Amino acid sequence: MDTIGNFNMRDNDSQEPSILTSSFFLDHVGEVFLTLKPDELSWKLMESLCNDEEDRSTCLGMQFLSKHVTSINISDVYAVEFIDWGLVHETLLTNPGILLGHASEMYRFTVHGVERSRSQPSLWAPTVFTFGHADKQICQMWVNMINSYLSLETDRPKNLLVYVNPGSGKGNGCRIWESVAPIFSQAKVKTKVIVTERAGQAFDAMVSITNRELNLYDGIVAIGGDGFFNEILNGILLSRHRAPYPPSPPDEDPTVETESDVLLHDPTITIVDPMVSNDDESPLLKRSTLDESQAVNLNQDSEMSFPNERFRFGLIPSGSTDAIVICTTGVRDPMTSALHIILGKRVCLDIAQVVRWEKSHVSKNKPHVRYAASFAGYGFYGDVITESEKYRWMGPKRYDYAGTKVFLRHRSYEAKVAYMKVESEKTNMGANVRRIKAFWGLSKDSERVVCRAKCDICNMTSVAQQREKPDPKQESNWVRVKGRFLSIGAAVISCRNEKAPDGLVVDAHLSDGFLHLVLIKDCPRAFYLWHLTQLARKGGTPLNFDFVEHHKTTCFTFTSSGEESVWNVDGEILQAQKLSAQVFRGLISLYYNSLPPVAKTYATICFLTSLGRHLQLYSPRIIALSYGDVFKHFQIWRLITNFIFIGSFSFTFAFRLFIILKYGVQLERVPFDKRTADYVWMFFFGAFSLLAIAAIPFLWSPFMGASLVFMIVYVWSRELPNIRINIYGLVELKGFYLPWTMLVIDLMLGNPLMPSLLGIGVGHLYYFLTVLHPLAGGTNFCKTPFWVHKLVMHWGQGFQMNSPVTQEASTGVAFQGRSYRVGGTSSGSTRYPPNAGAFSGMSRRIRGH
Ligand SMILES: Nc1ncnc2c1ncn2[C@@H]1O[C@H](COP(=O)(O)OP(=O)(O)OP(=O)(O)O)[C@@H](O)[C@H]1O
Repeated sequence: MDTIGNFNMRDNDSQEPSILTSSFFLDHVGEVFLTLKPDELSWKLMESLCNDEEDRSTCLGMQFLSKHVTSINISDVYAVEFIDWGLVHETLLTNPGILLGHASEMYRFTVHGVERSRSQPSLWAPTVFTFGHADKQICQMWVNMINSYLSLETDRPKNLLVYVNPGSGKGNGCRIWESVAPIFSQAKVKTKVIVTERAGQAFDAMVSITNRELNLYDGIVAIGGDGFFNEILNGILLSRHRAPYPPSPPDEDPTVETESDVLLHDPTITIVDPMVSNDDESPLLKRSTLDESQAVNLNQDSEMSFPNERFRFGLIPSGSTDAIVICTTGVRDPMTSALHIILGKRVCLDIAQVVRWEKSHVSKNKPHVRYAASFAGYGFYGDVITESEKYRWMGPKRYDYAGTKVFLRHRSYEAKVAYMKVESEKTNMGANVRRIKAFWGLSKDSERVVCRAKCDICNMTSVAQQREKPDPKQESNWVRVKGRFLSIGAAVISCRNEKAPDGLVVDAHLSDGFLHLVLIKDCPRAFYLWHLTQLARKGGTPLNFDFVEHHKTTCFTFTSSGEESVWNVDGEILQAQKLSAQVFRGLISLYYNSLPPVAKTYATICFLTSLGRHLQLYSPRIIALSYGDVFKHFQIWRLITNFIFIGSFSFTFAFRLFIILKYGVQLERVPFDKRTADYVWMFFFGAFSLLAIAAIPFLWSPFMGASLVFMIVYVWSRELPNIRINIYGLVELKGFYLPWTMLVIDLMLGNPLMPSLLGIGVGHLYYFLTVLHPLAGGTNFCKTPFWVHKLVMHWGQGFQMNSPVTQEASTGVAFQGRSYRVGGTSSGSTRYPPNAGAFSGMSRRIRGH
């Protein structure tokens, strides 16, 4: 075999940058020309399969790999391994007329990746390619190279805690885990697996596990149904999520007579935005809200709070309904979910906090908190779950049987519901949102757009919602409904499942920040049946009835009067005569393969530019910033290329690349989450400003990439000032001081300070114009232009919607430094953290007295 094994920066055919090319034998295919780029592994068959020059993928009626380029993205590869000497088979029909191919022995390596089904792209399966070569070292070099690119996929889990419910669904939790476990080992993901022996075991374990122990894992995976996931979710959140109780109408505030008021009135309590803080300084969720057994973890080491950027949840379906999995991956398939977890980045999920208020000897209303990731329903939904528990032995069929029984009973319940009025997306959206929506072709019938990761509707809704935060203190913001209801449901997600293919509420999106309240008033049985049949039909209109009310809201309260049903919270029973609920937008992250594209692309381009320089493929002089050449010789590219060279291969280069991969990625994930256009604009703004500065002769520098990188550090330090960082294992400090610490290190190492100072200056200008000035009541002069949105849309990566800084935006803590005081004197500057609904509820109670 002719080994090329050379390094090229250009592939002759594609004219795109490539890194490594060589010829190999691909098992069951034949001799291929393999090319490795940082983001892709591709190969081309060396010989024609049927002596046919055209692009054909079939021959004699049999399906073959096309002789044209076939490829797999590195982001879809989860393992590569050297497998030593062995057989590599040629394909049948390599030579026409020879029906049986033969096998040759050689050294081999395998690439394990993900293959998407052509007919159903959300269905994923593992795939493996075996490449053979006579030279062992060449195989090993390829393995090392692919591994080094895989190591750039920094967010893949390395260590997971796995809980298996052996009894979920048809009782095959263990078998399902056994079927997916090998791919975790192949991907070198360590797993600690616990098979539960009783209901509630996972909940107890989550409550009692210390944060230190939990922090050893990148996430927790449940093998089970929605109910089991709910158990784990509650175990984690009940002891770690700090938030006040849901707001309620002024005359029905159940919290006013609770012990918690003592705490909430204490003006010395400092609240820290849980989004950005690792500190446990905000014990808003009182110990009293937990059982004694649940509270054990509260005062332990407390670096874990929610929302949490790092820690993720995974769910591999083996339950009876599996609505959460269907709504997130799009398919109820354990292997697909496992592959999402292994390759995984994240998708944010809204979580509802449901509080039951019960009378106790200590106070009139004692709260009991539960969290729900998919649904909370009363009446029909509660009765079905109660009834179905009696027939658990039937497996998933129990829901059909119990559903029929409950339907025939046709019970309705007297209740009062009050929900916070939130203007509908359609009527309330601003001109900009409307324009973008029209631009996307979503102006008509947007409700029927099925939610998936990077969902535009979620973002648009959230923008609309951010602009309209009704004050829960004002009576006029509450709508009250009283009467007899067959059911009351609050959907956090659409709850699609096999029985309701479009879900209970088709336009409930994964992270839209809404509870979708569905009130079904008492009606004749035949009408209710009609509603249920619409639910069961794809494209049905179950909400299109006079007796059905659908309201998007952020919180609601419920009081039953008379005969009572129970609440069904993610498939678990909760008895409540009085209940209030609110939603927390994007409170948890689920493993989902969506990459933060901007920082990764910038890091890759910088790496390739320096590699090209290292291989002496070009001279740095032709990419440097020189206004003379730009204007006299129209060498426009210099305006861009000077930003992509961040140094020759050296410690300084590695450090700058590390900054982009760590702080750039984190910035994109947290404050710029779902704001890809804003993030791209930040880079453009920095580049334009630095180009303007470079026009001043003594501030000119041939390469301004270092300043752009420092700008990332500065903006990161303002957006995430509370994150603790460790400098070379010597000093631990808060993120706010990072740029200044780096400046001191530069000074000590004798590096020039000018690039860093320019980066700080431009970073501050950006932060001032986009955050500080608008927050002080000024106009945002630096809004992301529409052409950047268009650019991001054409790029097809990331989230294409802007969410401008508002009083409630997630950058609040950054504005104030690090924290703010409830009831403190500096009310003028008090801003609310992202889950502002919750915190506004909090301040309402404080001022209410
Ligand atoms: N070892 C066990 N034995 C019995 N019950 C268990 C065990 N482990 C967990 N459970 C309980 O089983 C209940 C249901 O589990 P799960 O949600 O996995 O299945 P399901 O109800 O069939 O599916 P779905 O919730 O999707 O309808 C949960 O409430 C959980 O607490």
